[in-house]
Amino acid sequence: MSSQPYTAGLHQSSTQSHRQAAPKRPLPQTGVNELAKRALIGGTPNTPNGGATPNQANFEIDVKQQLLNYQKLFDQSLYPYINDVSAYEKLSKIGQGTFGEVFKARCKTTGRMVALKKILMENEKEGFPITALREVKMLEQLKHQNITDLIEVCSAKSNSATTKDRTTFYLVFAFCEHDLAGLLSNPKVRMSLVHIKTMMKHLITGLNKLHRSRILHRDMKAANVLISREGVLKLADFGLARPFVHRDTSGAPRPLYTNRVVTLWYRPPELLLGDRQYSTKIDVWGAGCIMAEMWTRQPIMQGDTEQKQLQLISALCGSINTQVWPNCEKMPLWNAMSQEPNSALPQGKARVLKHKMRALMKFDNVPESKQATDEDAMNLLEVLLAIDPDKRPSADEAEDDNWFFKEPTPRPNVGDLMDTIPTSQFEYTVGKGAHAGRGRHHNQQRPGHPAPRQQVSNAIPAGQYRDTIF
Ligand SMILES: Nc1ncnc2c1ncn2[C@@H]1O[C@H](COP(=O)(O)OP(=O)(O)OP(=O)(O)O)[C@@H](O)[C@H]1O
Repeated sequence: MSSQPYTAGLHQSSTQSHRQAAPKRPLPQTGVNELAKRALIGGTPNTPNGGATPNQANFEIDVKQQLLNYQKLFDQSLYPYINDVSAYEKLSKIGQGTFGEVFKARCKTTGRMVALKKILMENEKEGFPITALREVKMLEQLKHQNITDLIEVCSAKSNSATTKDRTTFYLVFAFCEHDLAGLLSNPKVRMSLVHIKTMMKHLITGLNKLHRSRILHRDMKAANVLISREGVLKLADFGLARPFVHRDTSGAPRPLYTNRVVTLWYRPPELLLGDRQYSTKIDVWGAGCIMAEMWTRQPIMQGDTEQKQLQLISALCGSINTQVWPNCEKMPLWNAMSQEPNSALPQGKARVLKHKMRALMKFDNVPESKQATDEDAMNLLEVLLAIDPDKRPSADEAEDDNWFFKEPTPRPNVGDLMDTIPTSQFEYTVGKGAHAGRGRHHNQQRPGHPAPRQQVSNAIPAGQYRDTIF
């Protein structure tokens, strides 16, 4: 593989005009009016002490009192500008995320199907959780057809004895019938090359929008990719997302980010080596893992510890060393990882990604004997999964890759594929863990949330991983 930054797959006459411009949409009818948003998102509590600088000695008591007042205010409020969740009829529970329940529901007035994501009020005294605020604020900026559509935030008063008069909040999303991990694990779902290319185009376009908006997703995986009934792919789950500072904005020191992000199987080498100044390229690695999974139909590298994950990466993508990644030795965990008795960084491993994928990434719609490998697809995958983050294309570059301009070209949607799947994936997988468990290795920590138990051990529950490269 070339040691140059990514350019190879760039479409020769690559210009903006080649791209399908994202359709200009009128501002959505969110139902959350500006005042309510300010009350919920930008507002400060109107406490008796509001604005006063607390005396140093009483600072803590003051803060506690203010938080209690804030909570009281929250609990007493009726949120006149925020719809009550009773505007929706709950139909079924479709997800038990690590961070709250998700329900399928129908809008009582419009009949529109939605997903209601209950916001876990982990520390109720602090009111609306900061992580949820962050998610709402980012999703407001990210109106795009390939990103999950936040319709509004709803509230509900609790009636249970223990939580009486507590307000619960829900994020209301446009409902998507399927998630990619579910589709890939269903052998009845037959995807052609054009389906895969169309979905990858949507995924990269959504990621490009995200990165142009200066947001890192930080949890790219097939389970967080939703597909609507109309066959349009949407990036979802912004619970771990965060805004980022561009590297070259000023001479200011680059901020340090949380390292423990991205589900282990989709985690790139720089994160596994402890990098805290990572870039958008962490999401690009995830896009590469998802692209390969379109053909392998299961996550391509299923390690159960960081060390094992690094070993699996080396076995598939070749040894990690300064020849392929000049700065790798400067990574915080380089020494620790290479000094492991059974080294997490084995040397002398050849890159076999193309070799492994060659037999799978074939053109279709021709007799089997005449099927050739789609070299352009392989070339794109090869760079998305470059060991050196600087050699991975940006989402913008990847969107202009040759592959997307060669026959069969991507279509506006994969509606025809959706027509072959009669019921919503969620309806037969919820509760069984197929949709909820696959690839969902949450050993990352959400900012502001205490680490759930499995995050500490790094263990994937028995039976959920195979120690394999696809
Ligand atoms: N728009 C949607 N349409 C249909 N289902 C959805 C939608 N959004 C979320 N879900 C379902 O709810 C699940 C959890 O949602 P989400 O991933 O946003 O929350 P989370 O708490 O971060 O969950 P997880 O721990 O599974 O990542 C999803 O995996 C999916 O099954």
